[in-house]
Amino acid sequence: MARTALVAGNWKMNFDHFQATYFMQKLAWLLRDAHYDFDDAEIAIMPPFTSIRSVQVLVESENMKIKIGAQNVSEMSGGAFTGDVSAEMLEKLGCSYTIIGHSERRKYHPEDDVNLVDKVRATLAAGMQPILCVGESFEERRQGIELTYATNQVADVTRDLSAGQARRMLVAYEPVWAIGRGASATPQDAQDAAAAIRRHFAQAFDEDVANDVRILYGGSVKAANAMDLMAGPDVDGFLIGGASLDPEEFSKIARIVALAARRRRKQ
Ligand SMILES: O=C[C@H](O)COP(=O)(O)O
Repeated sequence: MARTALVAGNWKMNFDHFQATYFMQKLAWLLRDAHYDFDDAEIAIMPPFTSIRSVQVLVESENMKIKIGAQNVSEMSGGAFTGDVSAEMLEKLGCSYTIIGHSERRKYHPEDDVNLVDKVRATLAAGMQPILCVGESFEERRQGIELTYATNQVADVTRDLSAGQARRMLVAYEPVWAIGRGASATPQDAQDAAAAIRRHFAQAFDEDVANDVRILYGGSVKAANAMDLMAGPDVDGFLIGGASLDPEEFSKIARIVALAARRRRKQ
């Protein structure tokens, strides 16, 4: 069965809950006006923790099929962990996804593979799906080791999962040098990395798992490059930062991904 494309907006540390509500109202209007079909491509919004409830209320009141994700999750299940938010709390708020190991968190917070493995497990145990972010910096790309680097990052976090757990993973290939820069990776770069990651799942688990895992591209995605980046058959959608803060641009990207996914299904 074909994988469902996903257009995920990672707001990072932007928008208070008033702005989040305004954004969601506008997005709902734009999608309705465009007769957006959520069966073509799923849409997910990853707000800061403080806006998740506001987004959820809007999604429910507007009766939209938009999914919600969190930008991080605690590896702990609860208790005396000041500042942490558990997977169970996020699931109760209506979250379907958690972003795990985003390069900005790896850079600014002490997150190592052990934390990431536990975050993946906590997410899966709560019935949500983890979106594991991987991707090389400019240095690894210069050395020509970008594919090994990304697949090793995947292996480090997923090696002890069961096949049943692994098939519920999503991976976002986000080359660090392409994030927030205006210039994305080329469609071929995105496809090569997505194919290498899928091959890794086939070797580490089996073909069925590899066929189920959704692999997103992230790094300066916008409406102008979305169709080209969706050309690779292993690219199942996007994790979008900057362009997800503009409802018009974001809904345009979603419509492009939906169209690309429709075409892909007909092939
Ligand atoms: O999570 C999203 C990525 O960091 C991409 O951000 P960007 O679209 O602003 O380059």
